[in-house]
Amino acid sequence: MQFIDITYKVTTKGMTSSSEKSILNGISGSAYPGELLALMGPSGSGKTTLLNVLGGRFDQQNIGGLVSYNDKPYSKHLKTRIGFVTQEDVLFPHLTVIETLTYTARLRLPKTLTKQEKEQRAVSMIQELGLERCQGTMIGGSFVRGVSGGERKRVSIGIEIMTNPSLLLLDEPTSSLDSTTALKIVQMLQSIAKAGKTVVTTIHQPSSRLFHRFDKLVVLSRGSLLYFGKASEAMSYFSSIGCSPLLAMNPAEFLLDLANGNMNDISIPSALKEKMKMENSCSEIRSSKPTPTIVYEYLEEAYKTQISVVEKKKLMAPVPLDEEVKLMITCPKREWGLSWWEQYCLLSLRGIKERRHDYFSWLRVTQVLSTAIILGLLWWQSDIHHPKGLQDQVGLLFFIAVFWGFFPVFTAIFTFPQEIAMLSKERESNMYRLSAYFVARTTSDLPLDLILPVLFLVVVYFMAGLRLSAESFFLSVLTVFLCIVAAQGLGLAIGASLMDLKKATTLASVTVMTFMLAGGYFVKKVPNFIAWIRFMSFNYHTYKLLVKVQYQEIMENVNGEEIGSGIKEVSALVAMIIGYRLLAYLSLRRMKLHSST
Ligand SMILES: Nc1ncnc2c1ncn2[C@@H]1O[C@H](COP(=O)(O)OP(=O)(O)OP(=O)(O)O)[C@@H](O)[C@H]1O
Repeated sequence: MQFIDITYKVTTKGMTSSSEKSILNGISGSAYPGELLALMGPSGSGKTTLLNVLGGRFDQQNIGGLVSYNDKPYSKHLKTRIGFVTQEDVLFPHLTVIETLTYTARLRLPKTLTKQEKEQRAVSMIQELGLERCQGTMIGGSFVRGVSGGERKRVSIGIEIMTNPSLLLLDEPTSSLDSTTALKIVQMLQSIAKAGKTVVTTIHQPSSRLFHRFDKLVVLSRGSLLYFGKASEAMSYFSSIGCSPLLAMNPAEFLLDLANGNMNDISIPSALKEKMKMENSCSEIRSSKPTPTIVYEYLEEAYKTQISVVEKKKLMAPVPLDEEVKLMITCPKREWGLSWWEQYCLLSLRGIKERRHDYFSWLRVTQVLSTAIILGLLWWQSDIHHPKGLQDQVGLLFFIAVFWGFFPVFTAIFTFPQEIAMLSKERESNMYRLSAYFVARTTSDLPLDLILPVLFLVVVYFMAGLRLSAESFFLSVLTVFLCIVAAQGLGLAIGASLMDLKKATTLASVTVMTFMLAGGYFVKKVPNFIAWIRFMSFNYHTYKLLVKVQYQEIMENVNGEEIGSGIKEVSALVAMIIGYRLLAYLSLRRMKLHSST
């Protein structure tokens, strides 16, 4: 991989105007198979930005210069040959280490391998990563205790190297790890590079033991290049331009001091002294040290005149690649590791395993049961032959339509925004079809969604003395089930199209309230110009169906009224079930990848 004169600009929007901000200013360098390149620099110097540019993860229109992989520009097909480990580990907290790697192996490895061979690869990956002792432990997260930070990072690396990528990019893999664990991670990266891969990692503050393991180095400061070359030659380069440590120092610390413009314990070159003199003569405050700005300017200039021209010439020259390397970097056409159905089954199973703890939540069961009992007691054996009995019962039916239209919307809203980081990462590496994920994610919770309303209706139906016939009971359950699935659809669509929980819950509460008001109970005579809103309300259709199921016979026999079979309402609910889900799916398709990574 070579990168020449890379620039990256973003447009920042202020209160009144927008301005362009330059994040990278002409960065050049290279990393070849067998090499471990470290991107170093103080916080905010542009390391992560450069890494993302190199991984093809930013919009090409904001990037200037050229990044080439085996002399070719970035293309979508390259995705499968590049592994990207983000700074935050994006893993399912409730899956164990072995489960995480096995699912990845089964989804990512090619179809030509059998299930056993893929599982075997996951087991050997555990050995390679030295994770034998914690393979049965959950990954863990903010609310669950799990494996250690170093082990989690190794799992993230394992996921990326599973498919044997030619280029591995890592963002701060050692941040927040102790020095021994950090060393282990870097040793691992070194051995991956030695096996013929190209490895690029950003690193914040390496110890000297880590520093000596890097083959090449990019030192950045405020988006500009201060050094690119062999790590072992960095110190001699800086002393050749007059900057040497005045006492024994970790080379990484020395480089970071320079990149921060801090010249304490570092010799000041004569050119800088001249600049200082000029600055001191113009200012009233006399300083014995150069200001960071003149240090940056000096170092940028020195790099441009001393190395940049020679390095760029080298980069422009074609790279001789041996046959083995060429073979490794040819990009195979995208091919799924499993068929659609297998992906669906595996993703459903993984989803159920990940959510096994929430799946049968006693809190949810208690909430539904207690509401059912309270309703049952309030409407205890209601009698429709009593003057107010019928009105009371209709009120109960309306409440049921509202209750089962309310909760599913708010639980479904979380589905996609919560998994966006994972979805983005896995889709980026072509792990599965979006449709398989979507169907798996939206159907794996259905069994529970059916159990709860049945439980609810058993209690309410018989306590409140609703119409005693098996047919009416099952039709009521079916109606509530249709209502739940339609309401979930709305929640999924809102969540997927906004991908922001605050906005989504606000929109959902307004929508749900409107649907409830238009549900046919509070207001009967709605003006024509707004009457259409009723037909969009699942509460309205559910309520009408529940009323029909209870009183159809009475109304037809006693009043001679023709009230229809309910086909219209069922069709409206089915149309919502399909329509909202389609909207959610299309919103996910349109979603920009790595928006949250
Ligand atoms: N989309 C953006 N809009 C505005 N500024 C941005 C954007 N992306 C990055 N920056 C700015 O660019 C600079 C470089 O950011 P970057 O994340 O690459 O730094 P870094 O060297 O990786 O820092 P750290 O070590 O703290 O992660 C920072 O000042 C950051 O605020």
